[in-house]
Amino acid sequence: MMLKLGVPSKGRLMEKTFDWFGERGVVLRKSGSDREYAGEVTGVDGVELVLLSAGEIPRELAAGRIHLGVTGSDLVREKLPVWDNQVAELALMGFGHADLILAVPQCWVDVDVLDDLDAVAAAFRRDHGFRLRIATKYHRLVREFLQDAGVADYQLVDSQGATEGTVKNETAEMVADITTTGATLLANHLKLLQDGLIHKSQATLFKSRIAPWDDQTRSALKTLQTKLAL
Ligand SMILES: Nc1ncnc2c1ncn2[C@@H]1O[C@H](COP(=O)(O)OP(=O)(O)OP(=O)(O)O)[C@@H](O)[C@H]1O
Ligand SMILES: O=P(O)(O)OC[C@H]1O[C@H](OP(=O)(O)OP(=O)(O)O)[C@H](O)[C@@H]1O
Repeated sequence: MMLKLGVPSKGRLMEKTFDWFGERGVVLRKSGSDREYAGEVTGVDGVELVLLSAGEIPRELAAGRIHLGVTGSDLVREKLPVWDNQVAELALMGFGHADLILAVPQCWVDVDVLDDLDAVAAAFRRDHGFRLRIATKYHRLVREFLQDAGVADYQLVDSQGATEGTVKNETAEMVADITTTGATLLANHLKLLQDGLIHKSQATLFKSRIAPWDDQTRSALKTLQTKLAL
């Protein structure tokens, strides 16, 4: 059996993943036309390239349909309930950095840390008759973080994109989203909670603990690990 390596199929994550492997002597490339999601690997035998959406790679690893996969550590933690039972981290790849954070409107001058938020959330519920709304696509990570922080009076509203806009649009009071430069938060008059860093994400090479590892795939992994100096 071939070792299946899942890699993001487009954008910066794909390009930087190709660069990262290329610098280590493993050449990944898209075959066929630009729009065709087929790929090839040279520089190591027994490895097949599978081009997938970054968001689907955690599920494919957990289902054992790919042996290795590159995606953001945030997506693996969000999408897999007990992620470290299902996958193992082989390498932090040093790109795709993004911080998953909690942010509130800049005009909330009394709210700078989670303790302040707890007080405001309780008051909000009393005053409005519903719980303060946090827009996010990272439901699991936000719930776990706020539970550990002892904040309970809130509700999550799902936002799959343009999350920072939900406050202006009055569909949420605050957001939990990823930020890199902070420009989007600033442009939408939001500020970070000082202790509101939920996860520091970066592109990571994961190994599936579920995939069917046979002699051939184990041997391909060994060769790959030597080449990649893991
Ligand atoms: N500035 C950024 N904006 C969005 N994602 C970023 C950024 N920087 C790093 N990332 C990371 O990229 C990954 C998301 O990539 P991408 O949006 O391609 O995934 P996807 O959900 O599969 O997208 P799509 O559904 O459009 O294919 C996450 O791990 C995220 O942390
Ligand atoms: O801190 P910054 O450098 O401003 O980057 C952060 C923004 O980038 C991402 O959005 P993206 O443009 O990928 O679109 P999305 O909101 O549809 O996910 C993310 O969701 C933030 O909105």
